[in-house]
Amino acid sequence: MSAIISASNVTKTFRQTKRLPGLGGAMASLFSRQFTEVKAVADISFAIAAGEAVGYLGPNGAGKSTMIKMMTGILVPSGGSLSVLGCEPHSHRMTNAAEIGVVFGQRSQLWWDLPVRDSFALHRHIYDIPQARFTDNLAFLATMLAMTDYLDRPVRQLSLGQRMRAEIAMALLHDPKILFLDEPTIGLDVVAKDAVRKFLAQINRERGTTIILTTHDLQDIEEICPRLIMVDDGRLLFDGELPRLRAALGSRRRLRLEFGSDPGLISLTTARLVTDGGLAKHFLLDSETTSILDVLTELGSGYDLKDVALEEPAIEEVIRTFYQQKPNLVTAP
Ligand SMILES: Nc1ncnc2c1ncn2[C@@H]1O[C@H](COP(=O)(O)OP(=O)(O)OP(=O)(O)O)[C@@H](O)[C@H]1O
Repeated sequence: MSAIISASNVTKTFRQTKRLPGLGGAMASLFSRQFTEVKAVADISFAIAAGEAVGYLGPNGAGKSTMIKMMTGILVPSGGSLSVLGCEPHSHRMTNAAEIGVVFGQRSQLWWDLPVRDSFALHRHIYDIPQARFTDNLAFLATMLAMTDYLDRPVRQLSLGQRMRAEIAMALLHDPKILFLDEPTIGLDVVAKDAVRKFLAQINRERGTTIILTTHDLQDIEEICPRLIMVDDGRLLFDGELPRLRAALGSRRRLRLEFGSDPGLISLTTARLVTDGGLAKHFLLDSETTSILDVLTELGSGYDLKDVALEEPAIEEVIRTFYQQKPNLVTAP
């Protein structure tokens, strides 16, 4: 695999001012400041190939934004080596910027008082995009992201969903090879989220744009990113595909039993009842030790059983279990 992004033992340490409690502490820190060091990113290594779509996941404060900022050249690593499109991103900020697109869900890159179209025109000048390519890309993006109705409206008048689509379009106008997105669906309603996800999956698939995405919405990951990089406290905990994560953790499966008439409470030793919906009951079973047949044998034939289904745990449950257990699943890149 020839890597478009490679990180080797990357670290980032921040110095934070230590605040002593109370008013006295605040006064004291005016005269003598004390600092603590926070390792936002600790010894992270991975390699990403052109055309991949990777979800970068972790709880609040895990170091996701810091890593994105280093890959986009905004921050300099404190240690290790980082290469994006063959260059160290911070020292080659200008060349890096021409090849990447960046969307920060919480920070706009559009000009607030200008119509969307004018922000795009400024972007064309800054990135020196040839007119014909700009016109083609704008037509494509405006159609795909359903933006034609509001291209001439000032950004401040747009809804969050409209603005986010405009942010994504602007980040793609210069045909970047890599698109970095930091929480692109934050605050969007379900319809807007769906439109953004479908579009990102499409440009990854059809244009081969490499996507690196941080999000707290796990459906973003399920629909866009086959590969997950999971971090906590700055450290790498998992790098691989969702099925591997499911396989490593997912011995617990949900079994759904549906009855023609409510059998009342059912208590089994082979599976644990987790939700009782009367006619439909959900059980958890350990599929490493227990088969459906074991459960049905224990249940016996005295029930009006209509349907049996084994369900994969939802991605939310897999990720929650992962962060509770934090098993060592790291594979070297
Ligand atoms: N400029 C900074 N100066 C000092 N500390 C910082 C700075 N930026 C981030 N940190 C600290 O580094 C750690 C990682 O922060 P980061 O923003 O990368 O986390 P995150 O995973 O993106 O979190 P979230 O999901 O909440 O956005 C946190 O402890 C944060 O307080």
